[in-house]
Parts: sequence; C-alpha cells; structure tokens
Amino acid sequence: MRLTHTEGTELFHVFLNWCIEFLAMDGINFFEAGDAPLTVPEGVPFFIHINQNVSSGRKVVKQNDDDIPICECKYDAKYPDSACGERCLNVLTSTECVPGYCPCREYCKNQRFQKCQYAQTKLFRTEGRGWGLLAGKYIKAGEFIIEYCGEIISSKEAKQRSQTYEAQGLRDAYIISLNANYFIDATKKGSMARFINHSCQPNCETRKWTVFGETRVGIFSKQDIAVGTELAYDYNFEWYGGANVRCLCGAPNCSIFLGAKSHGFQVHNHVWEDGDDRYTVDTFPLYDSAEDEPFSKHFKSASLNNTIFTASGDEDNLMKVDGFAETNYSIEFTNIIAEPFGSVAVEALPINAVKSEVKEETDLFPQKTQQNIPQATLGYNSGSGSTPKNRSQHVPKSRSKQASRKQVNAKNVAKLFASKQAQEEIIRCEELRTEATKKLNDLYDEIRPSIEEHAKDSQDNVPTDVAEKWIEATCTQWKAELDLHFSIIKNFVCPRPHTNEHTASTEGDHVVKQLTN
Ligand SMILES: C[S@@+](CC[C@H](N)C(=O)[O-])C[C@H]1O[C@@H](n2cnc3c(N)ncnc32)[C@H](O)[C@@H]1O
Repeated sequence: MRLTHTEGTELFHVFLNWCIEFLAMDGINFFEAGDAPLTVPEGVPFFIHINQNVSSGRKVVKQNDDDIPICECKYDAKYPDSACGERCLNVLTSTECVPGYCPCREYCKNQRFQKCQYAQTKLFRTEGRGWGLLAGKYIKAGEFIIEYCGEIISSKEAKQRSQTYEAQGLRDAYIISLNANYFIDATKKGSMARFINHSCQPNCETRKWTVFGETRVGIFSKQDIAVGTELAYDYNFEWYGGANVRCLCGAPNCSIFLGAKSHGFQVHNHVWEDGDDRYTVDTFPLYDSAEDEPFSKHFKSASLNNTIFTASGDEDNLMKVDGFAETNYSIEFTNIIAEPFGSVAVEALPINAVKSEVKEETDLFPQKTQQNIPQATLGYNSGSGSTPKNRSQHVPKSRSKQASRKQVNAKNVAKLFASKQAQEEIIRCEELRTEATKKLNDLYDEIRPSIEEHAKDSQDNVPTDVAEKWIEATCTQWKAELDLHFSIIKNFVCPRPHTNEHTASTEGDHVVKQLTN
C-alpha cells in the first residue's frame, strides 16, 4: 500500500501523539525541541511546554519590508535606556523591534517576547485552585513577566475544543481570546503562563503586543511584587453557560464566581426587570461583535467581555531570561474555555438568584471598542447545550439598532413648554441630534468592511483615518445629544421672559404640571 505525502504526515502525527500520550501516562513530560527542560513536580498533569505560539492552519501574516516598524533610537553606551527604552516609538505602540532593522542592533531591549525574556517564576500548589505561579524574584511594577503561549485556533475550533474538554471532564480552562477571530489554547501545549490563576484584585495584567506583525499576549506586573507572592490577573472571564465556578481568590472585592462580571453570566443569573439597567453594557460599537465575530455566533451567547489594556514602555533589560528552570507544573484540566488562565475547581453551585426573561433585547449586545489595543479574556464553559435557554441572546445587526439607550422624545418634551421660543429651540436641537446620529450610523456602515477586513488579519486596530472619522462623528453626536439635554434643562431652570405670545402660562417657560409634579 502506498501512502500519499499528506497521509504519511498525518500518520506520523498520530504516532507522535500516541508517543506523547504514552510518555504522559508515565508522568514524563515531553518538551518541544529548543525549550528549556523543566522539572515537573509530581501531580502536574501532562502538557507540552512551548515558548512560541503554534499556529496550525492559520495564515501567518508576512511582513513586507515597508511594514516593519523602525524606531529612531540611538544607542549611547552611557545611557543604556537609550536603546529602545520606554521612549522608543515602537515600545510606545506596543510593538517589538525587528532584529536587523533596529538602529540599536544587539543593544535593543525591545525584543522581550522574541527572546523569551521572562521574569523568574515558580510553580506551586495552591489551596483549592490547582497549581499557581509565584514570583521567583522581586518583580518591578510594569515588568514583562511571561508570554501566554499556546495553540492559535479559530473561534470555531475554540468552541469545539471547549466542548471536547468539557466532555472529557477537564476542569481548568486555558483558552484565552487573542482577538475577534482567534484564541490561544494552552490546554495541551502552552507556556508556564497557563498556570497563573485569576484574582479579582490582581497584581498582574495581560497586554497585547505586536511581534513581527502578529499579536501576542504577555503577562505584565501591575505593581511591585515581592518574591514568593502568587501572580494573578483578572481573567475577564466570559461565561457561556454551564456550571458557576466559585472564585477562591480571597480578594475583598471578589465577585464570588468566575465570570460573574461577564454579560452572559449576569443575563443568566440575575433578575432583569423593566428599566433595570444595572447590567447594561455600554455601547461604543466600532465593531458589532455579534454579527462580525464568528465567536458570538458559535457560542450563541452574549459575546466576549473584553478588557482593554494599554501597553506601557517597559525597561526590563535586567530581567532574567529564564523563568522556567525553577518551575514545576501540574495541570488539572478543565473543560472550559479560559482566556488567559484557567479556572480550577469547577464547582457547580446553584445560584439562587431568580432567573427571569430578559425584557430588553437591546441591552444585550456586547461592546467592542476598536481602535484600542488588546486585552485578553478568558472564557469558560463551552456553552454547548448549556447555553442558557429562552434567553435573549440576540445581538443587533446594525449600529442604529444597537443604540438602545432610551432617548428623549424631544417633540413631546417641547410641547410641555409654554414658550414658543423654547419649543423651537428644543426641536432644532433634536433635528441636529437626528442628523448627527444618522451620520454616525452611515459611517458605521461605511467602515464596517474595513473593520472586518482588519479583523481577518488578526489585528485589533483599525486604520487611524477610520478611527479618527469615527471619533469625530461620535463626538458630534454626543455634542448634539448634550445640546438637546442642555436646552431642555436650561429652558426649565431659567424660564424665558414673558412675551405676548404666551398667554397660557403665567410662569414663563415652566413646564406644565406633569413635569413639575
Ligand atoms: C489557566 S488555569 C490556571 C492554572 C490552574 N490552577 C492549574 O492548576 O492548571 C485556570 C483554571 O484555574 C482555576 N482558577 C484560577 N483562578 C481561580 C480562582 N480565583 N478561583 C477558583 N479557581 C480558579 C479554574 O479552574 C480555572 O479554570
């Protein structure tokens, strides 16, 4: 029997996987070539350690020479920070310098992801949260600690995998969102970052950086961290249905459940009443995530609740390059989609909150602010079959439909004023508002393809000119909205002087009873 090249490759992979599983059964960890050997403590579930993302079947963006960002730093031996320190143009835009192009050559300090310049960390066993990572040395605020590496997968694949993990009984979640279309799955292959637990009062945060044109997720310290302190960041978990996982971070402001702040969780677990806008997600839709993100479609849920992190200029030339030598791991698999880090002990706790139908569909759409950079969100629970039923998960298709905020009906309000001048002013303001809103909606339709195109390339940013147009139109609309409200309040608080035209009112422009009562 002759095998084709593809069949041969597939067969080889099957064999390789089998070898890996076999070694895993014996408690031996298998590391990919080039990775530092790791000492694995007993009890750490098997995984393959990698310090570079693995992109299977995903188009890797090739950078043209013209696209390579070149900074203007000049290395001065007297000032080490001159070589791509915090003032470097690339650092300021969270972009790593490209070797061979950076004017500081080998002195460049802005290649931390590429060179795996990680802080020293140590794996340890936590109480109730599986394994965790702690600082092996003092870590300064703003330091790059480690990259969250894993397999880059599409949102469709993420959904399938999370279902599979769930079916396999894995409890910890290791799938983190990279951008609108892609996720990083560190369940089977990942860096040590996969062991960092969630905290509602974290000492670390995720930030996205661009390296060779690709987005990568790093864990950075938010504050000085003493040696031996557990590292943790806020997962910004999105909840897709299934069990509610008790958060054991112990922070005074703990939100009790992982993902409790996420929209899906709130919709599912809280009482929603007419006019209750406690959980309304503010909309600033440069990006309509429900329609545009395959993720939302696949998960049939109320979209990701991403957080935006801005990159800061880091000067961690002093960082220790190896964070692994002293680490151990263990994995307790959870079937869940974690965005950055996993969740351990999945405890199915009944939530007593009364569940009621969501009345206002329009409150449900998720927001995504675009021109910003990155964030990483951890999602858990595939939601396959466990997605809340009978709940409105609809996300509007157009921006105008999204604008669910209750708007003042200016015509009705104007009628309440006795003064014709006041009425005219309010109606004029309303016309301006309508015009501004229309312009904003038209612009949204116009720029949507550009946003989609950008998302396909795995970029979180939209072109600057698009962002500028959007900001301008948004500001105009906000101003028109403000002018209208201001005009109403002004005419109410400061009545116009009497004129002959007003016979009905003896109180100037005061609104009629309905309002004053
Ligand atoms: C990315 S893993 C983190 C490492 C994990 N502890 C381990 O042993 O592999 C995320 C999982 O850790 C657990 N976890 C993380 N933070 C937690 C917290 N604050 N409370 C409860 N479980 C947590 C959850 O099971 C979560 O799905």
